[in-house]
Amino acid sequence: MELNGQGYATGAGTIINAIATWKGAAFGIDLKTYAQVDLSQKYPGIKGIIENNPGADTRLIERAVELVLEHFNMKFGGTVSTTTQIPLASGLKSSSAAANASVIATLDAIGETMDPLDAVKIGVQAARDVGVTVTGAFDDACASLLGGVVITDNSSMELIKRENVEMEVLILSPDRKAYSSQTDVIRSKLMAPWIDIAYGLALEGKYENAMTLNGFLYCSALGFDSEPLMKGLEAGINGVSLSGTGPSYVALVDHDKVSTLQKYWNELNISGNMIKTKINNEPSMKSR
Ligand SMILES: Nc1ncnc2c1ncn2[C@@H]1O[C@H](COP(=O)(O)OP(=O)(O)OP(=O)(O)O)[C@@H](O)[C@H]1O
Ligand SMILES: O=C(O)C1=C[C@@H](O)[C@@H](O)[C@H](O)C1
Repeated sequence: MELNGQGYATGAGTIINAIATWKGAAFGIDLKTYAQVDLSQKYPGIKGIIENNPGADTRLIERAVELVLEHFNMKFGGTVSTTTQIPLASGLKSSSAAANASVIATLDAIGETMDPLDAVKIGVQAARDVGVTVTGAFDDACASLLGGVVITDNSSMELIKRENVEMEVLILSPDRKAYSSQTDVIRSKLMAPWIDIAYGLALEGKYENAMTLNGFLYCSALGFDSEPLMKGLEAGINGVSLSGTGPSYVALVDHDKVSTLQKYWNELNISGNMIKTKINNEPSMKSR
């Protein structure tokens, strides 16, 4: 028997990086990763392919497919391949998007459905199993699969709050990679008392203030330049942060301020890309 399925999931931006306290908040962005899963009983094992990224580590997407098959007690081998609009290891949650898209595509292939939060938890388990995360990044995974702004407790894998927010997003993505698994957890944890304050702001719905405070704290802890945050404030933006463990910066921007922030960020002459997108409020799904 041969089965195939497709799915997609989006990247995300950070409001609160959960590494300091294991409590986080994030928002889905309108950049997608697509997964194609082809299964057969003829071959053993799952082989991953990341299009246009030869040499990148494929274990995350392979593990995500294996865990879905194990959940339904199905024995198949085959391939999972991803194509993505999200730069890898840039703080824009490419790993959460890849895991979620692979889970959704596998469910599509085997004709099964699952509660969305259970699907998220399989992707988080896959990320833990292959060691690409510190806390499991349940916050990023929820933002990626459910869309909107989410606030989570990553230790209990609890979704505390989810809300649709309509805002544009401007991303400054420097030309370098920063793997979450190699981030400085000890220095991040020193920021816990102040990250708790930022998390409290997020719980009150003050997402922009929360993320800006988060941004200054993690830039200091991880040694990233805080000038993109200062330039954001000078441009009249309230919500601007380092995303995840960097190196990308994300800003929540009203439509009429996008070009002003572009101008301020251009003054920094940072080698990389500026990406204009928006908060994605739609859940990720099969792409057939
Ligand atoms: N499109 C993709 N397809 C398959 N695997 C991916 C994809 N994107 C990321 N990964 C996996 O995730 C790992 C990168 O994880 P990492 O968490 O460091 O990146 P990120 O999600 O972009 O960053 P952050 O967690 O800071 O947002 C890669 O080594 C790879 O194994
Ligand atoms: O690996 C992790 O546990 C995390 C990585 C970053 O993306 C953070 O933004 C996230 O909150 C947690």
